[in-house]
Amino acid sequence: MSTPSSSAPVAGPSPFTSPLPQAEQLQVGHGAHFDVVIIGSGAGGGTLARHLAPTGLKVLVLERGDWLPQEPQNWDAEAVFQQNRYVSKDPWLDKHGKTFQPGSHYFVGGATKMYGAAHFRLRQQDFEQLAHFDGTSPAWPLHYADFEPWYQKAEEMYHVHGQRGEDPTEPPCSGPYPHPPVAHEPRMQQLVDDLRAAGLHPFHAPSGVQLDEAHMAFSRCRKCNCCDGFPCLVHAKSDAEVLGIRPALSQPNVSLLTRAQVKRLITDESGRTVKAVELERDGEPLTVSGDVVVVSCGAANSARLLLLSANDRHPRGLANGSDQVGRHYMFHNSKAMVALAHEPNRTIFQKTVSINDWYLGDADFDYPMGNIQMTGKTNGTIMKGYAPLETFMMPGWSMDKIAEHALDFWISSEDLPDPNNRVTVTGSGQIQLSYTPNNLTASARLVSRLEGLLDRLYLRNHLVERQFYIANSMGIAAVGHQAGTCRFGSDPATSVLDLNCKAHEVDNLYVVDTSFMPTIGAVNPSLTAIANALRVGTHLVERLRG
Ligand SMILES: Cc1cc2nc3c(=O)[nH]c(=O)nc-3n(C[C@H](O)[C@H](O)[C@H](O)COP(=O)(O)OP(=O)(O)OC[C@H]3O[C@@H](n4cnc5c(N)ncnc54)[C@H](O)[C@@H]3O)c2cc1C
Repeated sequence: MSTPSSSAPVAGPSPFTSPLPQAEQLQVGHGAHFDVVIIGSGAGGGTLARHLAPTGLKVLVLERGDWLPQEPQNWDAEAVFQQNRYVSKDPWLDKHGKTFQPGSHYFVGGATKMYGAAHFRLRQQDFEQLAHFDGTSPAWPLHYADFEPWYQKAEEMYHVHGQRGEDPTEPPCSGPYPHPPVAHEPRMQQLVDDLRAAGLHPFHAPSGVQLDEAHMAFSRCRKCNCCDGFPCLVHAKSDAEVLGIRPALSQPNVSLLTRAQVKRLITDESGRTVKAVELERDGEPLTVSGDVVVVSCGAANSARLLLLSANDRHPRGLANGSDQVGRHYMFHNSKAMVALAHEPNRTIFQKTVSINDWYLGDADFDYPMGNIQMTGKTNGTIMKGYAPLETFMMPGWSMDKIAEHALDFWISSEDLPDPNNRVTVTGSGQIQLSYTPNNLTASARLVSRLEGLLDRLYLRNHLVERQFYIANSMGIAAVGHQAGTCRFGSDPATSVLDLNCKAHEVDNLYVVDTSFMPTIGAVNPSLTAIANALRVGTHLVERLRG
């Protein structure tokens, strides 16, 4: 009688595994060939995998990280924000050659495992040339109307909750949000009322959560305070693992290899076709190939992979004859700001309010300023994690007290694409990020607009003894919104990708993540990456299925 051995293939379904016991399914052999090889399983790659899954195309997803464990620490602020339990060790260098650890998350689902799931469309104007106070945001090669149908599908796939018609900068939409807006808790409703009384147009922030407030007893999302910046322990956040990779793997034609870091793409002699994908799985080398190869490693890592894949035909890096790969890195001018009120803020799910009244400017400053939205509710532990040096001397209870009275704002302005803000790689393959902030006037003006409101927001109906603001600019280690290193365009001299996100110089190589964005606007980038993945995915099906 044979007995199970440790080298046996993955066990069959058990009554205790949640759907997809076969998700760990794969035995990919050396030299295996697929219709499409997708490298990276985040917003771009995970969405693309799901889009291709029903077509029957043979798809392999390669992900350098593992499944993010569902464990109590998912919702432990100390583990997440102070011990950085889910930050993946991969130090980068800054422009001075100084090492820093970016907030990277290498897991199935990529950065979306940690994201706040705020799902904004770029504004219509973001696709056109926009004059900023400190420079120009160039036009995209396509218009908002080209992306609109894909945004609508992206909102459906990621279960976005929202309310059309409230945001004065809202672009035209072909349908309603698929789900009703997440209801404001009382303090947020009061904030909305106060903002309206001040003449503004606050709106329900669009949010990707699997929430049914009409039937809370059966809702997967519990509206807890561990959404923004935490992995979701109960898989109720609309991330690319839960809504991209897992559904994709329910199709037998889709395979996933975790702990599989792609090291290099090899072309044929002409340099026009990627003929092999070289990777390491648990330190062991493996080579696979695909009719089409899609790089979806996130903006910095996609640039890294192309640069590391230099060869005789592509001496500056794959698809980099134009020297554009890695350039125009953007990540937003973002500030987390905390305003303290006299009365405690009892909100649990705080991320329901956003303001775009200054997105494109106002009568006193006729230039774009950006977006304001609420973040997840902070507590003392989180605040210490965000600013460990500044809060080193402060006891935990004092930070808890501050946080109890805090309203937490996220202020985003556009950083402009600058060719000198770029990703390069060192001889050992390490990322070097050279970044100099720009367009800071817009950010300062937006902060001043919020500051100018605070009296009306907090003092009107009650006595306030004091107000504090703890503001800190996001340093370059805050890479969450990274974008723009392989911009798409119609001119091969100024772009890496064509309008289908295929490399101009390689016939079967695509880049599908936030890299393709020529500008970043001032709203969170993932819905745009998701919409684009659906757009490019449809092109790929046409290409491969005829
Ligand atoms: C804390 C936090 C909060 C955020 N909040 C929001 C928000 O509320 N709204 C929003 O729109 N955006 C938010 N973002 C940003 C959002 O998560 C990203 O814009 C989005 O995930 C980018 O998608 P991507 O496909 O470009 O990259 P990713 O999602 O990062 O996916 C890239 C994947 O490629 C893998 N990979 C990298 N290199 C290799 C390699 N060589 N071989 C194999 N695999 C590789 C990585 O492990 C990763 O899984 C947030 C990000 C963070 C970190």
